[in-house]
Amino acid sequence: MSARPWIVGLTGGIGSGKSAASDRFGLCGAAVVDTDQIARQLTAAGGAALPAIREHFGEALIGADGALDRDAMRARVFDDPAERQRLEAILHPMIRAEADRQCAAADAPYVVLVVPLLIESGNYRQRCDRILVVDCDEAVQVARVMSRSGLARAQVEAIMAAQIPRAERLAAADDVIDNSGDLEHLHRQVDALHARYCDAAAR
Ligand SMILES: CC(C)(COP(=O)(O)OP(=O)(O)OC[C@H]1O[C@@H](n2cnc3c(N)ncnc32)[C@H](O)[C@@H]1O)[C@@H](O)C(=O)NCCC(=O)NCCS
Ligand SMILES: Nc1ncnc2c1ncn2[C@@H]1O[C@H](COP(=O)(O)OP(=O)(O)OP(=O)(O)O)[C@@H](O)[C@H]1O
Repeated sequence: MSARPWIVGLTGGIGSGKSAASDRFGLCGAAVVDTDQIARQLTAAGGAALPAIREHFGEALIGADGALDRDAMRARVFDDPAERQRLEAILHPMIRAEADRQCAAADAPYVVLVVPLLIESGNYRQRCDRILVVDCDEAVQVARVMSRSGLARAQVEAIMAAQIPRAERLAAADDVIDNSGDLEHLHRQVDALHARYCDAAAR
């Protein structure tokens, strides 16, 4: 265990394949810290972020099961930047604290820190030894998200509009995974990067 692990920041637009890539890094033996998963834990029934969300957004955003109503919140924040900032102001400091805790507790050659807004927020960049972008055509992103979640095209496009443009994300990358092919193509790229990252982390 190390208090200052070697960290790869993994990012990409919605549906680009961050989870598919980080699952493979996990299988290879990296520790995976996923800020989307942390956000879900914070907003599950009994989650630490719910009191502040209830206070700022009202009871209507909490479902009958006591968890955040994700459909209602998605509709609210991706149509309204000010509302999105209010939600982020509640969640991002809590996500960051838990991500730091998990990184420090990691027991692996290195950590893959999955952050959808890695480039946008600037909060995590200085913690990362390397920035890895998972990339594919925007049309492929939209199609994959629609078929995974049943969201309408306009909803996916509204989320993409809240994210940095593809070219700017790619310009910030040290490494890029091209996820426009099949999963085997993705896995081969992850396996090659894993070998490089193990070497770099051991130096
Ligand atoms: C609005 C919420 C409830 C919608 O939930 P939903 O289940 O539809 O999405 P999920 O959490 O699985 O996120 C899926 C993807 O949406 C995109 N996304 C999520 N939050 C944001 C955001 N604030 N800005 C831009 N894109 C975002 C990312 O690509 C993410 O990978 C949820 O996304 C949320 O709580 N967002 C705020 C927290 C946040 O900023 N998370 C990003 C990780 S730091
Ligand atoms: N190379 C691929 N070939 C086919 N399907 C893929 C490929 N990569 C990912 N997918 C599928 O596309 C969808 C989006 O992938 P994934 O969930 O990994 O993306 P993500 O970037 O984590 O998404 P989000 O931004 O919503 O968290 C999933 O249903 C996944 O199974």
